[in-house]
Amino acid sequence: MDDAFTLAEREALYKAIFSRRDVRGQFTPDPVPDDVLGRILRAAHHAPSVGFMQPWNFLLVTDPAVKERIHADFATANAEAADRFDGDRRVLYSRLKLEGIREAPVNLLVTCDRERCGPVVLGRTHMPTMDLYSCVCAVQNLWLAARAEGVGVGWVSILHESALKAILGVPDRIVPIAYLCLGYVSHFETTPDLERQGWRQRVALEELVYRDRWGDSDPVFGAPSPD
Ligand SMILES: Cc1cc2c(cc1C)N(C[C@H](O)[C@H](O)[C@H](O)COP(=O)(O)O)c1[nH]c(=O)[nH]c(=O)c1N2
Repeated sequence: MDDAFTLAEREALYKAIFSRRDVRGQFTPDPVPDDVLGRILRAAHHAPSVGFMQPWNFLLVTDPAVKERIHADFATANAEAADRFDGDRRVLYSRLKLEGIREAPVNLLVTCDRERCGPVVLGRTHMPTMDLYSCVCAVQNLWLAARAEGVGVGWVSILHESALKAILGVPDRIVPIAYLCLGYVSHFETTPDLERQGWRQRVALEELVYRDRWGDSDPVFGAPSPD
């Protein structure tokens, strides 16, 4: 096979996957050059999409005044979110840094135009949410390409969708998918922030893999851990 990955290429791909992090706190102010941003957006644009719909748009946000307004909505939403947790969880939640909106030199809203290809779309006839999931694939491509470029990405979803749309002038029919903070970083952590801060651990893969019937553990990947 001529187009097989070399070992080094395979390792590079897995390195991007396993060392990608959600970045909130270690952005540097260094600008992200347009050519770098262009490569990252191009990677996003080459994501798979239902019926090749390519339902995404990419709205770059760099004006500090606009970021400030988004951050103000985050602060309101985050206070509401904290109220949903009780006791120790609430205390821990309130200590977490969950966004880097103002520090990240570039913010980016990835959106979904649900009407881009008219009412009937190949592959979406029976599962209408597939256009939304396609946009999430674009986000993941972007996230991995950014990691390879040394650019950190943080996803902020503690926002009111209506405020986001009003601040950024997003038309009614367009759905916000991901509000992302991008920038160079001082370092990438080796484990998720939420894991290090004691919020939640990574689940063992064998608990998640079934074969043939929901809940039936897989003889290979679902074998119980030796301990
Ligand atoms: C759809 C969605 C939405 C959010 C996130 C992710 C995704 C996929 N994550 C990041 C999330 O906390 C993080 O991915 C996990 O904790 C795992 O960490 P790593 O991404 O592996 O570093 C996230 N993080 C954060 O600090 N504030 C947020 O609002 C969100 N929202």
